[in-house]
Amino acid sequence: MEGSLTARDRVGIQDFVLLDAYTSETAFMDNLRKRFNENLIYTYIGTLLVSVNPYKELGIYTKKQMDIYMGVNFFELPPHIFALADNVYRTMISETSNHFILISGESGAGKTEASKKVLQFYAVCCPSTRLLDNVRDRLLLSNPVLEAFGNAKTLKNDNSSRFGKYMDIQFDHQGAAVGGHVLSYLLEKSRVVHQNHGERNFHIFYQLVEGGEDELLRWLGLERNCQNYRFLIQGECAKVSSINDKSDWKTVQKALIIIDFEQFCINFCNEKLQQLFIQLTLKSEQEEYEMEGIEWEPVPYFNNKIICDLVEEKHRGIISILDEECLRPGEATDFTFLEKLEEKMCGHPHFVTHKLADQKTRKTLERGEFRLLHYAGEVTYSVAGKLFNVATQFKSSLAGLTEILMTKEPWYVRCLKPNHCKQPDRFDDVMVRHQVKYLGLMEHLRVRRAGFAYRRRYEVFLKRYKALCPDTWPHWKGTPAEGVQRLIKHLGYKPDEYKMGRTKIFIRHPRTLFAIEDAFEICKHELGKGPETHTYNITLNSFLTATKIETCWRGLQARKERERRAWAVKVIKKFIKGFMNRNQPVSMDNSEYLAFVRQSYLTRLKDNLPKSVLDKTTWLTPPPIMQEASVFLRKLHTRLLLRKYVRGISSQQKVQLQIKALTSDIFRGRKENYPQSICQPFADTRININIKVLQQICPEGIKYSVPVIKYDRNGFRPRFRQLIFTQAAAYLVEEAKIKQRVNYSSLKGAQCPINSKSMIVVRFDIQPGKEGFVDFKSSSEAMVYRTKNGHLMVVGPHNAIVNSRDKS
Ligand SMILES: Nc1ncnc2c1ncn2[C@@H]1O[C@H](COP(=O)(O)OP(=O)(O)OP(=O)(O)O)[C@@H](O)[C@H]1O
Repeated sequence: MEGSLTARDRVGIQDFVLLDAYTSETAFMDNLRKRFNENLIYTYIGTLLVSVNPYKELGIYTKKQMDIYMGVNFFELPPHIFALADNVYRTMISETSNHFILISGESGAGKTEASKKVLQFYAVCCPSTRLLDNVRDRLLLSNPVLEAFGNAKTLKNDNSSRFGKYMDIQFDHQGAAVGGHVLSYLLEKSRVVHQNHGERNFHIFYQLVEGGEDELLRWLGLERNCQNYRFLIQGECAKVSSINDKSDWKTVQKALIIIDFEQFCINFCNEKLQQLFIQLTLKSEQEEYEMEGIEWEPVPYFNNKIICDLVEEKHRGIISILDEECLRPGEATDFTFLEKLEEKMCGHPHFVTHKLADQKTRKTLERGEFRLLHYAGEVTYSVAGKLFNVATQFKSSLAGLTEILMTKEPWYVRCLKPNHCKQPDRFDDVMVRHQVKYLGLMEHLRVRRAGFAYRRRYEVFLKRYKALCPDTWPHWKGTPAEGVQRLIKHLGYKPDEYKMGRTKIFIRHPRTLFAIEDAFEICKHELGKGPETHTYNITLNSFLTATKIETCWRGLQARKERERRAWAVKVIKKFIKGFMNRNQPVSMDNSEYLAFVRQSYLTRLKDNLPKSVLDKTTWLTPPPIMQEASVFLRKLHTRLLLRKYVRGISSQQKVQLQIKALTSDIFRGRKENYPQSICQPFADTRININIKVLQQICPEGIKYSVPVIKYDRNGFRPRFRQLIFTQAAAYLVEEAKIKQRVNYSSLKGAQCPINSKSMIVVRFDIQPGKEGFVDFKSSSEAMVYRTKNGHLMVVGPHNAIVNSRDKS
């Protein structure tokens, strides 16, 4: 609203509600014209949007414009169809309620364009899905088909819509479009059998005859000549220079692949919609008053229910009488119908016929006519040919539509056609004034203004005008409501000029508001002028400067926020698209998403790597695109762990490992309980081999310190028996290997007699007084076992034993 206030002196006013002479059609027209001449085609009446067809591109529907209007308060920016679309959408999301946008206006006024702009806005600004694109394409592509079947050449318009369109988009609770449909209603079916002079039947018939393939025509039993069909030539204009039926047939066919108002009825529809419009507008006004605790004052407005009843009331309305007349036995003619109407409607203030009219009116009416006084003006109808034969059907389809609309929150776009010639920069006063009238714009304005023209939250009102009262300025310590009360008392508002609600102040007349606006402007100008200003003025000046800076700062923040949101929407859209295409080959659609997946996997992997080479289970499951990389990384990491491990082991551990490896060669798969021994380290405290013996065998000492195997002095403990045996055997096999480098002469005098060419027997003390023997034998395969005579047989590598024996 502040936007409207500051702009009112520039190009008219942006909201008719603030028009002081709100009952004056001339003032209304002046404002509309003034703005139209400056290419400002949109003006509000509260939340209703009035749009005047510019018949030229204005560059106001770009993506940039969409971004500007996205998420911004309705009244903060100049009026626009995007502002309305955005507000509807945001209200729907926040209140989880159903809404409808009623776009009305005469043929060529810009309804289709407006609906396309709304769809485009949603397509760009709502969370996008493939489904939404599908919904939008279907809704947009349905146009050629709808036009072929529902549009016809009339005297007014070569491409006039002879039906109403109801487009529905369904959103899920997060605001994403999930479906939609198009309903047509009030199709002018009578046109199929009758066309006035200069008019045609529906386009589709001519398209089919002119453009249909030979085979199709043959199959349908048709000839390629419209002149052969009476229903196509009644208006004597089957060929129209501005229409290319042949190529239109192609367009319709293509669109079909993709997608798999009688004047009486039109006026009746307008009448019903007007009724709905007034009811809903009044309802929302009343609700706001109730919410604010303000007493509801009856709003004087013209209720067109009387006209709706006149047409549709059961048993008594025009449509019922028509039905009865058609069904009754005996001869029913156009004139018997008129007589019935005269009999039943006699005295009705909105119905008149030649017979019922006063002398003056009678002159303007033929005998076969009746006149209805619609809310938008008088219309005369002819009963000839009973043009009302589909009225009942119209009535029920309208009732269905009204029912749908009554369950939703209304928003209105009223489209105006500025001239008949479809020319830019031409504003035909008479024509626009007529539309303003029959679209009920003055009526709507009256309803909006019947109560209070302006309402504002206390905080906002006080913040703007507090400088006008010394008590509230520069800071008001009390509640905003008290501050506003003090302020308006200081300004001298009369009690009937305003009402204090729970959260808002309601101001009855715009002039009251404009007075305070003007005072504010003067105050700024006068008091902030020169260095000689007194303290109050200086402080005011700094206050105004601060306000200006704050406004700029807020604007900047709002712009940043908008940009941030737009960016977020883009990123989220891309992310969702990427997610949906994550298993596809890399493409524009998923490359960023896949990069994100890669990065996120690597980051998580970094923090969850296995810490030990023995840990074979810890490894994050990779996403499909990282499978190969994961295998490679795992190998690399295992190698690193191994290297670290190897570098870290002591020489003792190394010996253990070597022996373990050797043990494995010997026992793996041969001894049942070998696996259990693997993780048990060889302990040199368990076995106590008499080192002396071994030293005798191995004078080099240190080399032979390998078998530092000691039997426990207490003998083998049963549970370690196997282990110890394994361990001892492994050492001894190692010993057998070492022997290849031993000069066997050094064994002379040792207690290790050699009793066979192929075997060496070593005797050693298990413990004092108890001896043991190990037999060494050569073979290609290493093994250790206990022989029948209780010796430990160590079968060593071939060379070791042979060499030893040879050397001996
Ligand atoms: N906002 C706009 N900006 C520029 N041109 C417009 C705009 N709105 C309408 N027009 C022009 O006016 C023409 C008629 O508009 P449109 O088809 O939307 O009218 P309509 O009200 O849907 O008519 P009908 O009831 O016959 O379907 C458009 O083809 C376009 O050239």
